[in-house]
Amino acid sequence: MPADQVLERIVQKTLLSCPPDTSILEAATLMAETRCSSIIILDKAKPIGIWTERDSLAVDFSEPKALTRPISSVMSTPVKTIHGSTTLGDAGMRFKLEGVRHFVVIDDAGDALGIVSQSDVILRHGVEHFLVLRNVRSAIHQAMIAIPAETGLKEAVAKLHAARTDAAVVLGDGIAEHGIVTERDVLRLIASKRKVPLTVGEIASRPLICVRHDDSLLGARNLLDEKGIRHVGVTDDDGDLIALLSFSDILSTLQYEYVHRLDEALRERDEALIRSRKDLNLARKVIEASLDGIMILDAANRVEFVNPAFTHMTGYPPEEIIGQTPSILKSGRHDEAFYAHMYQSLEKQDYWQGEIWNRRKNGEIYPEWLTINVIRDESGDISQYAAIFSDITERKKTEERIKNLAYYDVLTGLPNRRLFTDRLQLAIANAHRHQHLMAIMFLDLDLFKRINDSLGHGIGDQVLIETAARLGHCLREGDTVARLGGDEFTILLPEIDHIEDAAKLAERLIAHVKQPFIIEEHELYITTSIGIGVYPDDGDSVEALIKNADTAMYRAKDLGRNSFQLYTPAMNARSFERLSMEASLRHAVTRGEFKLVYQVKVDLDTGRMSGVEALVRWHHPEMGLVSPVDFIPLAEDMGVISDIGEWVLREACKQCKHWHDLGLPPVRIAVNVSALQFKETRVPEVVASALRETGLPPQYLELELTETVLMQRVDEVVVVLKELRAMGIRISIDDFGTGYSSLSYLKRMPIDALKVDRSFVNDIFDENDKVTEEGAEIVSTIISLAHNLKLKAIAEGVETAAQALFLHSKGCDEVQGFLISRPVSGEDLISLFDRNLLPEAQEE
Ligand SMILES: Nc1nc2c(ncn2[C@@H]2O[C@H](COP(=O)(O)O[C@H]3[C@@H](O)[C@H](n4cnc5c(=O)[nH]c(N)nc54)O[C@@H]3COP(=O)(O)O)[C@@H](O)[C@H]2O)c(=O)[nH]1
Repeated sequence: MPADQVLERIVQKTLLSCPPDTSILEAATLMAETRCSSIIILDKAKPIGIWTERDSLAVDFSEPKALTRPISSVMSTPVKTIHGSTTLGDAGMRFKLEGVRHFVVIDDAGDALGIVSQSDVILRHGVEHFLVLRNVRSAIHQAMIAIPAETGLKEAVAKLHAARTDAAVVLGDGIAEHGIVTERDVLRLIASKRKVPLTVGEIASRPLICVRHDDSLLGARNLLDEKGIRHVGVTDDDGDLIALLSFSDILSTLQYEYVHRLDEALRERDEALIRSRKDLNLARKVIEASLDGIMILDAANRVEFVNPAFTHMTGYPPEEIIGQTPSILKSGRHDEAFYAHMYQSLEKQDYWQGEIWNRRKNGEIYPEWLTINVIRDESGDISQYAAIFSDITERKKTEERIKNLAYYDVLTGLPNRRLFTDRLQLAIANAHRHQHLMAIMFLDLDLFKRINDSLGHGIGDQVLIETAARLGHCLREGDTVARLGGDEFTILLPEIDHIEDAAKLAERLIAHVKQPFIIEEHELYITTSIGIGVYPDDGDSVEALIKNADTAMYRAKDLGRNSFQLYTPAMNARSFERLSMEASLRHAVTRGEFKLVYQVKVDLDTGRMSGVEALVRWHHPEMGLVSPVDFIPLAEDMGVISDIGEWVLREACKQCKHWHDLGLPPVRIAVNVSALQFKETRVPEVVASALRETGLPPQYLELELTETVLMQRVDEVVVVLKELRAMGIRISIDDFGTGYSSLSYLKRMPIDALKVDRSFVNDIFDENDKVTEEGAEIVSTIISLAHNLKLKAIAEGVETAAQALFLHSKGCDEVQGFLISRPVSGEDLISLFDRNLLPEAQEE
């Protein structure tokens, strides 16, 4: 029978009871008639005492009035009670802990339901397997009381009482003559009201039923059951009576085992209790220390418990939230459907997890990651909800930052390529659906590299930031400006009515970018080239539109920069041209497709040739003559500029040496060196080898460098230039004024001349041949600057006599330009030696 069975199921419902004023005789009679070993004394249905067969031994038979005394005077009190819902397991423990053999079983009202004895409980614990393993001898713990049959009854009962035993052997002449007297016999005697016999032999039961000492206890118990008796004699191997075995002895043996097991169970229970207390303690500490907010709700959705983290996050202390519903935390950000879905999930899966916006006590709305678990009782009904949440404000911010990094350009804050293409994709779909035009623009800052190289990336970055802002100011809401990288920007116009709208915007953008940039102490003039692609004519996919706008932008650059171009299919042919040009350029040196032309420089004081500049030309077998403006940047991009530069240097030295060898007046030859070439190679070594190979004395070689060369790795450049100067090579700075070199750098550089860029020379006069204030000022300043630095000033791109005159008046030392001569072959140049080349002089 399981230990969780309750007492109500096994209780002896026929509770033998009597009121307190019942006489001992009446009580004994009741017990004898009903074969009950005890009687409960009830007062108004409440048990107040108990009287048992054992108590009957204390009755003084010699006292005539003994049996008429009220039972309440001899009963044992108080009566131990136990509730009917107590399990057999728990009842067993109570017997052990309280040291009694009977409990009155009561109901909720305290009324007696019946009585339960320890043996009732023990015997229901499945004892057969135990009894079969024990023999009768093992259950005997008490010496046998043997009383001769002729012993007086009063004396015999006193013996039983004194020995605290419930039975004794009444000795006969032989074993077959032995009998037994028990406390039940005494009770019956009291109940029979007959005259008290003189000797014990008169009430003894005979014969004494016996078992052998080595029989099993199970056999003995079955015999007791079968005969309806409570005692048997025990004989030894010789058949001699050696002891009395009572049902109580068997019970005691069982009890010993049972109690032993009970002790174990109690110990285990105590250990489990300690463990669970520890676990509880630990759980409490974990909950208290948890950084996650914890809120327990009852089945009616009222807050029962919150931990400190909850208070920390929401601002509500326990006393303000307990008893409330969690709706106090609602942010108002979620609609009814959201909560309906949450409750549905809790109902179906006992669980909900997700992101939710809640409101703190101070009104602030914040995001949480919330997990709710439903807790159900044994019958499956919802008893509580456990909500655990963490504040994910920081996580959201990080996600936002990551999103920004993924979709926005860090420097300018503009959308990046990814976001731009996403938006373009959408815009194309939209334009397709609604059948309207849309356009994209590809913008590239002109000569931006120069700013980076000469003024550094810090200034370059600020230019980009300012450019981004200017572009943004020109756009309408809904348009997107993005930075693809470097100095490349794109603009998306998701809906336009006419292509001209895009063209007008391009003009506005160009005008805005053209405004001077004031960055730190620098006043910078920057222009932009723009290519425009329109959907659907110029492409119906992201790739096609970007590619074609890019092509149009390159066309704008080719055509002089600072302008825009609408894409035309012919431009793609040009891109193709560029690709095939790249392929040819790789082989141009080895195939001998380059040649040099020479342009003279003239001394303004004497009118005579002061030097010659070598200029490279590429004779492409199919394309014809290709300008260096087209292929030098390409060669730089392709990484072949150093090869071309070396060839030019050798060829120029060879030509110059040739003129010398012809006996012409010795002339100095100037060779252009690209900034990239200067970076990639050890120029002094290349120069030394060219001079060595050709035999040209170093003083007849001049290198023309751009300002960009001066601005990169200044200290290294100074060393290299000094090396070249030490070799006797002359150094001049080409296109001076277009870069951003500073005076302090110039002073450190070992250079000989500044070449005024032809754009400044061109700006000296306006279209009406009037001197422009600004143009004249710039040229005069550069000439003065050169002279202040003890350098020669050379003006390039001189096309008119007026320009030459002006330059002479400002002290310019030399001029170069179509006025004197276009670049010519080495052979044709011979005619220009040793004569005055200035036009006025010619006229004279
Ligand atoms: N790294 C190298 N760069 C080179 C080399 N050869 C030339 N170049 C550079 O290419 C640019 C274009 O040169 P080019 O087409 O040869 O033009 C030169 C002249 O023809 C032109 N010029 C000369 N006088 C006038 C004039 O009166 N008007 C006018 N519109 N143009 C004129 O100027 C160019 C020479 O310029 P510069 O070198 O700045 O003195 C050019 O930047 C060349 O430097 C090479 O071998 N390597």
